[in-house]
Amino acid sequence: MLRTEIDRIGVVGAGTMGSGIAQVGATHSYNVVMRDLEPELIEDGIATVESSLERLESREDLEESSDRIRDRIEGTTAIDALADCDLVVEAAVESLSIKREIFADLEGVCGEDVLLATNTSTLSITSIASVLDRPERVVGIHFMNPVPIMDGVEIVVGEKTTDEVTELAHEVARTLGKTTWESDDKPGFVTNRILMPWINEGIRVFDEGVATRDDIDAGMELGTNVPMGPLSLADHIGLDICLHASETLYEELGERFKPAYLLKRKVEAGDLGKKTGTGFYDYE
Ligand SMILES: NC(=O)c1ccc[n+]([C@@H]2O[C@H](COP(=O)([O-])OP(=O)(O)OC[C@H]3O[C@@H](n4cnc5c(N)ncnc54)[C@H](O)[C@@H]3O)[C@@H](O)[C@H]2O)c1
Repeated sequence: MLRTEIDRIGVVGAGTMGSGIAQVGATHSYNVVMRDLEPELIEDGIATVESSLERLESREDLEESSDRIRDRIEGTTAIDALADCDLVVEAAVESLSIKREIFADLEGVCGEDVLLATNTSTLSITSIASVLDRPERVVGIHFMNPVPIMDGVEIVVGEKTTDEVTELAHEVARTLGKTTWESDDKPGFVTNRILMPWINEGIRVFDEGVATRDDIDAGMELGTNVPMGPLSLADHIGLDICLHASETLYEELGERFKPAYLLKRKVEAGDLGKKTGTGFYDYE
């Protein structure tokens, strides 16, 4: 039987996504236990949550005080602290070996009836779950960045994931105020499978001099009604993240997913987009 009464959510990883998931969980009245490897990483994650909540509070976008929401989040470096959680979402680094180790640890620590989710962008749910005795309770709950702002969540169904687990994943995401869609466990799922070639083509179009950077983004924004063109979106996501996702798709699906040469060169130069101050655009 799957545990469907959820009060305490475990989050593995206190980085960009983990801290966002913790914030959204606490905002929707869940108690959250957020685990990372070092106390400083937890402190950084909590600081990110605090400043985001304060911003929302100043805009009167919160239904309770930011302090009260923040107090529902407990930070820890101990995997055992996840033992009381009713559901766990893993949002650690995008590495199959690390995720497999984390899920093996979670299987040892969490109750047998607890749903275990991964926030992976491109890795196979089935491969991650393959190291477990009970892979049927593993599902993808793929939040979008920034988690507190983005309305959508992709639910990814592994080869062994049961219908009950999939349904609970949709339901929990909905209680977090999100709208869900579902994807089979095929490389890149729906979003990254379509998004990454689009971004790479935008970069190739720029590299080949078809149009200027601004005209490529304007063309796509005004011509297809997307909120951000491919070059500004790549900068926003992080060029290293785009490259990593594109390489996984290329390995799995072949030539048509080959990363753009200029994407690789910019990552090698350390120009990763907004987070480093330079990508296709310069940032203050
Ligand atoms: N950033 C995005 O735009 C985005 C969007 C959707 C999904 N994702 C996915 O979410 C996951 C996390 O991405 P991120 O951008 O938050 O990465 P990040 O680098 O910001 O954070 C990852 C965190 O995981 C921690 N970590 C590593 N091993 C750990 C372990 N064994 N136990 C606990 N914590 C551990 C790291 O110390 C780090 O703090 C990845 O799988 C990524 O593909 C990212």
